[in-house]
Amino acid sequence: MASVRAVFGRAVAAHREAVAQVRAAQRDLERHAADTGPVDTSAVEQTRLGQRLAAAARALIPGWLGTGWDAAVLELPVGRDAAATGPVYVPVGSARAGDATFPAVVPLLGVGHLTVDADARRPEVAGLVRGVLLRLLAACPAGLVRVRTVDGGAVGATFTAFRPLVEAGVMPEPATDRAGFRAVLDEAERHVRQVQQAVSAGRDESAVPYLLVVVGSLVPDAGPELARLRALAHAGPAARLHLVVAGYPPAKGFPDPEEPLSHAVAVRVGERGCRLTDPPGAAPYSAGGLDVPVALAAGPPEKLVGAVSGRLAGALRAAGTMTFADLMTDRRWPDSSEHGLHTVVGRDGMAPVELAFDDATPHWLVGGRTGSGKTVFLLDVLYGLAARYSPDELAMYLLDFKEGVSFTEFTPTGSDPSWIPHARAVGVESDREYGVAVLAELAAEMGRRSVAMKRAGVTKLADLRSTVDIAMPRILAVVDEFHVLFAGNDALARRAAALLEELARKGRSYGVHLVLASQTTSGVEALYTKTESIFGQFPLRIALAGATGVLDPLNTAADGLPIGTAVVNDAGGIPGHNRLVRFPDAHADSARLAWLRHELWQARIPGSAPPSVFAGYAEQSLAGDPTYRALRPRARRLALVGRNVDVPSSTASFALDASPGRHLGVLGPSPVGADVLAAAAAGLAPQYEAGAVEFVLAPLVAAADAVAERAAARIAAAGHKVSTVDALGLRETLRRLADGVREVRGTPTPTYLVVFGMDAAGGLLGELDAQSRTGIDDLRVVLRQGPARGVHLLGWWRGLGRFSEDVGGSAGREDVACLVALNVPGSELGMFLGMLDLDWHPRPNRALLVDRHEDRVGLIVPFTEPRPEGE
Ligand SMILES: Nc1ncnc2c1ncn2[C@@H]1O[C@H](COP(=O)(O)OP(=O)(O)OP(=O)(O)O)[C@@H](O)[C@H]1O
Repeated sequence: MASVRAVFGRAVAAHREAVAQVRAAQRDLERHAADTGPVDTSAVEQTRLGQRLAAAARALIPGWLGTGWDAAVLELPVGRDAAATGPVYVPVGSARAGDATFPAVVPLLGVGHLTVDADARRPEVAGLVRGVLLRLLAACPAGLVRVRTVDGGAVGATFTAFRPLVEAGVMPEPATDRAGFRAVLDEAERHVRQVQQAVSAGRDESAVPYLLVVVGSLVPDAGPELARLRALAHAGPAARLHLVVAGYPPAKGFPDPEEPLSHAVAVRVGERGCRLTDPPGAAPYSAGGLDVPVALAAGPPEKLVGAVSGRLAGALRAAGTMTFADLMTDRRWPDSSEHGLHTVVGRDGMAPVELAFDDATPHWLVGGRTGSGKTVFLLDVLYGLAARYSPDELAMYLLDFKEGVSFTEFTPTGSDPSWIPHARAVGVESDREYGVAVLAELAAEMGRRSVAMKRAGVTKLADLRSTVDIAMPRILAVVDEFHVLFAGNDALARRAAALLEELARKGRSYGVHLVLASQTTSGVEALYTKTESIFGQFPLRIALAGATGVLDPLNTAADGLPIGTAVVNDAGGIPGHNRLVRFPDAHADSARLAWLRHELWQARIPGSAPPSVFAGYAEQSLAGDPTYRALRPRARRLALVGRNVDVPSSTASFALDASPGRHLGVLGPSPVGADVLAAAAAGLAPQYEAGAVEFVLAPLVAAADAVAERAAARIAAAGHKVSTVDALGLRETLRRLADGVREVRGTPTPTYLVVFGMDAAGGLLGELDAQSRTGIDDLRVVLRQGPARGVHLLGWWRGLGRFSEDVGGSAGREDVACLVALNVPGSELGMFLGMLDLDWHPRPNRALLVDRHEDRVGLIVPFTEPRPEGE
């Protein structure tokens, strides 16, 4: 195309020469006014010059750019006559030199704008506008130009023939009123900013499609908008924005009507032909515009425009079928996240749509009914980002609250050891508590970042990263079905709302970005009602099929959306700011997905850890616990009871030290109680040197027999003495231990008394013995004095009432300070513990851990034992 520019330059020079010659000829004519003889020489020369101009101009407008409007035009191939780097010229009419006619061409894409001082209500101007638009659409490769049209004076009629392109989603309906015009200007301004940012970040701006705004006629009352139009004209060519404005300057009733648009060739329509001002740049037509009148070119017949638009729409639809590969980059991890995160999410018409997490759109809100492709859209975004930014630039926290497998592919699985190295924590079928733990972790990270920023004297991540050599990735937290966080309207919901609010408000500065997704209106409404003040922090709205509540109630753009499409709105969902985006089905290309995941995994920093994974449905066992597997003899012994519902899924344990009351009580009728107790006992065994501790197991209920037997075997394998007793044996053991701790009969060996179904011995322990002591008396001695002598009780009570009686009611509740509550109603437990605000709703595979001494209450996944077949 550079050679075309050179050709144009030569053509202009030739034109100037022609004009000079015409003037010289005119002077000759005047000087020899009396001479009636013909001036053949100059006429021939003019014709020759005209012919040269015609040849030069035609070279600038190959194929569709210069074609006539006969039926043969339909045979021309589309998308071949213009390049992404410009310049692209279009003819506006023809001029004469001598007997020759030559096209008057103006540079548009890559160079400047075009204005016509009459609007498209005049048929010849409408023809010009339609012709220019059709030429550019047909000449440019698919996706190179995005078009927005305005036609206030003719209610869009100027562009009616382009209807097939509107229906194909390639260009929206023309804006016909002031609000619509403003929305077009908003979009153009965003486009300019986006390109300016790309340029300042050193990215190749020619990858961004041109935005072409074509105004057939201005909207009435567009006074203040004209100043914006002029500013856009000024900034446009450097930012791939070009304007074709008919009816500019407006005749009257507008402020500063005469001020021309910068970088524009202005066409002045007159009685005897039109006049053109000089094009922008270094090659003017002459000293003051094109010196010869131009006859405006006839426009393409409406039928032809319709036929070509239909053909273009069909081709664009076919070529526009996106695959996952279209979202990827040629190279792995090319980008820096210093100023934000960008990724291509799909296409608007043929143009790739890039969305960002940056100062303008720090957080996104995504909605769509179930099955709308929400998961697929999120995967497109996450993989797109993971391919562009290294784990040093981007960290991901992925939370899903629904049943399903949305984010499992980011984690290692039994069949595939790879993971996405950006993923730090992944929650699948998460509990609300896990969600809150992740949000709290992110809030804590913001706190750490704020300290670093204060120290460096800056207020934004970008400034910190540009001043200090520090690895501080942007963090993206995706919360799918986030409304679950608010279910319950309880303390947890309030905490979730407060954390989300904090993250949304401050995240922009600290490089923490949120994507909240929901399939229900109520989900989105919950965010309004819970945290109304943060909604403004989510300017970017993405509405998929069936989305409600994501866009403004007056914005119906997402009604009837097909699967695979989304309305993207970066103005908080208000009408007039929509972009229709088609996104690919990541799952349809599972081989490429798997390949990408492996490639990213291979490229991870050696030794980097896989994400911590919380799978809500997964059971946890002692044997699979990393803390248990690493246990060695140690002084500070821990009873391991499960995994905390926290970000690292840490091991849930109690320190069994020498303080009174350091005993474990497992409460509730669930047979999981036996498992928890067995795990606690077996987990203590490796913490002692072989033979240094004794275990007495009392399986008093049938449900515990097999479990106790396996625990005994594990303890014995660790080299410790282990015995199994019945209820009578338990009574005897309690007497022995009570005597021992009272030093009635010497110091006892450290002993764990493990009672499965303590309540089953209730009657027996209540009986008086020969020394007028009951088993309960001995039990209480052991509870209070045992720990100092290395004696601890691990007990499972199936009923809270019996437990309460055994420890002596609320007076003795500190005597068994370590509790694991299973299916015990929260209200009863709260009453017993004197914690009236206790929030516990029993559910399968969960337990509540309470440490009275450490003031610790938390949700855990209790250890269960995989049951051998048939048990
Ligand atoms: N861009 C697309 N093109 C074609 N099919 C798609 C596209 N996106 C999603 N689908 C298909 O739509 C179906 C639903 O997708 P997806 O699982 O992402 O929906 P969802 O909204 O997350 O649903 P749910 O909330 O029930 O999990 C899938 O079968 C998927 O293959």
